Amino acid sequence: MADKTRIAILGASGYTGAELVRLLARHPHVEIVALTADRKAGEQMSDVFPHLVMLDLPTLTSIDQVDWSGVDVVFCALPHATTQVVLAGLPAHIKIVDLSADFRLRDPSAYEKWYGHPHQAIELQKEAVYGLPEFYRADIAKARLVANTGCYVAASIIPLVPLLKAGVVEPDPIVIDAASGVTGAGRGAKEANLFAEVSEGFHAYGVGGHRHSAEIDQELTVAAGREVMPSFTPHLLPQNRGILATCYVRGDAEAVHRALKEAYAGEAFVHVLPFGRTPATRHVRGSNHCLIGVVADRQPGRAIVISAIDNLVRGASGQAVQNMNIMMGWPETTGLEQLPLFP
Ligand SMILES: NC(=O)C1=CN([C@@H]2O[C@H](COP(=O)(O)OP(=O)(O)OC[C@H]3O[C@@H](n4cnc5c(N)ncnc54)[C@H](OP(=O)(O)O)[C@@H]3O)[C@@H](O)[C@H]2O)C=CC1
Ligand SMILES: CC(=O)N[C@@H](CCC(=O)OP(=O)(O)O)C(=O)O
Repeated sequence: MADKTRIAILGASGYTGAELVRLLARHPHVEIVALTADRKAGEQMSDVFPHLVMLDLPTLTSIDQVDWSGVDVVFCALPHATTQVVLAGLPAHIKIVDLSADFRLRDPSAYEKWYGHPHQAIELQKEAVYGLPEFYRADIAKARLVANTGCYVAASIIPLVPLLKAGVVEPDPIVIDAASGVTGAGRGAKEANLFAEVSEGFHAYGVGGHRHSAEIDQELTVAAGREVMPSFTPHLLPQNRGILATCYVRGDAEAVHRALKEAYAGEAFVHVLPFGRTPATRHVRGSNHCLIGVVADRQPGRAIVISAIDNLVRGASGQAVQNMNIMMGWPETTGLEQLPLFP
């Protein structure tokens, strides 16, 4: 291997790709050797993303122009479905952190049900490790392919998994109301994401059947040791970044708070606020941190647990760098030291 670990970012002209570049450009152990795009192949990164003009970066190319012999780690920030076909064709020496949903569901029939077509890389799926660092560190350290947790899913399961594991909340009912900034939908032009469709308003979408439900069910079921199927409703926020997940659970609120404090004691990126305090997306913007608040509901035996993350960092690219650090045996916080940007 070269002195520095050589990185290729597939889908570098997208939002999570650009965020990977922003983070990795200051990572001491890596150098970016390849950046790919589809429509924007052939363009300079500084033309596509002027906020990165101060960096000396490779030109965007198509994926088939990458020289894989000079690459050690791939970050894949491509749309789902395309991802599985591309990753199945990579040489075996390359470690992969995938940001898409393609390798997150362990059961291929669940993938087919939620994504509407059979999985194209089932053999590769079998070796994928689910990429929520605080829960699966030991497995991630040995993995060749890590399937980064989805953004809504990270915001939901970081607070809920320790509670189900500790048995301090009932597995049913659990209600998750989550709201995401518009960058969660990617940079590609879509009518639903036009300024006039998003600004000065707030709406739920994917009600009763968003595809992240499958991933949330999968991880909460593992944690509880029995089937868990919460109500999950995503909403679109008229802002760029951030996810706030408000989770309603049955359990003693102080016991919930204690269990979360205990679970995340010593974690660099998950912070449980003093009892009764609540987080906001503006308190995590641009950082890999997750803030969690616990409040007692008016009726005894019910608690409200709220988490805040930046969808592009903790929900995608920052978490991906955290996963790479674990895979490479580097301190988990390397390259992720930036504090939230406030206000
Ligand atoms: N945005 C978010 O908050 C999160 C996103 N994710 C996941 O991460 C992945 C990337 O998301 P995001 O950055 O938002 O997406 P974007 O739409 O912003 O970017 C997609 C990238 O993939 C490239 N691309 C699109 N189609 C193809 C193709 N057929 N062949 C090769 N390259 C292609 C695009 O190139 P070009 O622009 O040149 O056409 C672009 O670089 C997705 O799977 C997404 O679901 C996960 C968690 C959070
Ligand atoms: C605001 C918005 O549209 N968010 C996206 C989810 C974010 C995402 O990219 O999720 P995957 O990684 O699983 O693809 C959505 O609801 O589909």
